[in-house]
Amino acid sequence: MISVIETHDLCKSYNGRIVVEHLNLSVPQGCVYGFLGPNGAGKSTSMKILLGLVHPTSGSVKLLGQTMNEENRIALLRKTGSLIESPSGYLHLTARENLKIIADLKDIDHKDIDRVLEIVHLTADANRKVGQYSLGMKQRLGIAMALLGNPRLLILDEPTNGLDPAGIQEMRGLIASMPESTGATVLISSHLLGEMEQMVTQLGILDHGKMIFEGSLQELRKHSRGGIQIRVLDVKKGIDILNRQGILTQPMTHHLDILQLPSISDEKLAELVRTLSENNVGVVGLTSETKSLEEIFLSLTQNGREVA
Ligand SMILES: Nc1ncnc2c1ncn2[C@@H]1O[C@H](COP(=O)(O)OP(=O)(O)OP(=O)(O)O)[C@@H](O)[C@H]1O
Repeated sequence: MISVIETHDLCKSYNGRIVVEHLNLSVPQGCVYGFLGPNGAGKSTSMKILLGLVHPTSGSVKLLGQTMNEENRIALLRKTGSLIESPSGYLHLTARENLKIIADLKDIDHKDIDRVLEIVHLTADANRKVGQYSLGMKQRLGIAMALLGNPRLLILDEPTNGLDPAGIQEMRGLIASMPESTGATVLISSHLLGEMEQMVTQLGILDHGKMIFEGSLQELRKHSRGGIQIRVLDVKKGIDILNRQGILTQPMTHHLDILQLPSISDEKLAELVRTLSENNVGVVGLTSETKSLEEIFLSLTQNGREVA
């Protein structure tokens, strides 16, 4: 797996207060990586460090395979597009005029403007003044600016901030298709897991400056298993056998034939069901509670524990 962004033990303190703590971020090439965390977790600060806008207190950043230093910083950032904080753009100019300014600043051929307008669905409105744009259109213009020059990496800080549900939906589709439509790897931050779920494949969850989970959405879902309920024909024998396996269980209050088990792995569950069947307990039903991703996220960030 090639990483497009790697940080090593990145730390940042402001006036002695740690806001990013030993951050080891690894963003695989070709993915949409969701950088999640509650307000104030340190997402923007980390992204600004990646873009050379803020100096880390310690640690290093590797972008596109190269450790960033004063010599290669500008060259690396030329291959990176970003949208940090609210969308920029001169309100009295059209989207096309704004894009021309950015293209000139970045020394990019004006031919690229039509391509990026097309990607963000602003071709029809390209000659309207940005002051007349909705927030969603301004956000899309911000992304078009970031896309100029076909960067290999896009860093987007809360691009869905302030958008209405339709705007969020549109932004999701746009970002999810980015690796395929532009070849870019995307790092996108948000404080809402629900918003990210449909557009990211990899996730990093930051809390109080620390990474508490990094992995795929599937890996995060592994933490979604809640308790398990097994309906059996012989309850007493079932309890005995489970206790002998080290599993404490008891019948549910209103369903005396259903045993309530704590959360266990799929492998352990399969083994228990086999043992119960071999001992003629008669397993006739099995249900497992699942926590929503939002619940997992909340329980992780409230406990602040590391699960990766
Ligand atoms: N220039 C600064 N000087 C002092 N403290 C700062 C500075 N920039 C950020 N901080 C503090 O660092 C912490 C992390 O802020 P940051 O903006 O990185 O969090 P965030 O995860 O992006 O939050 P949000 O989702 O609210 O944008 C906050 O407590 C913030 O007040």
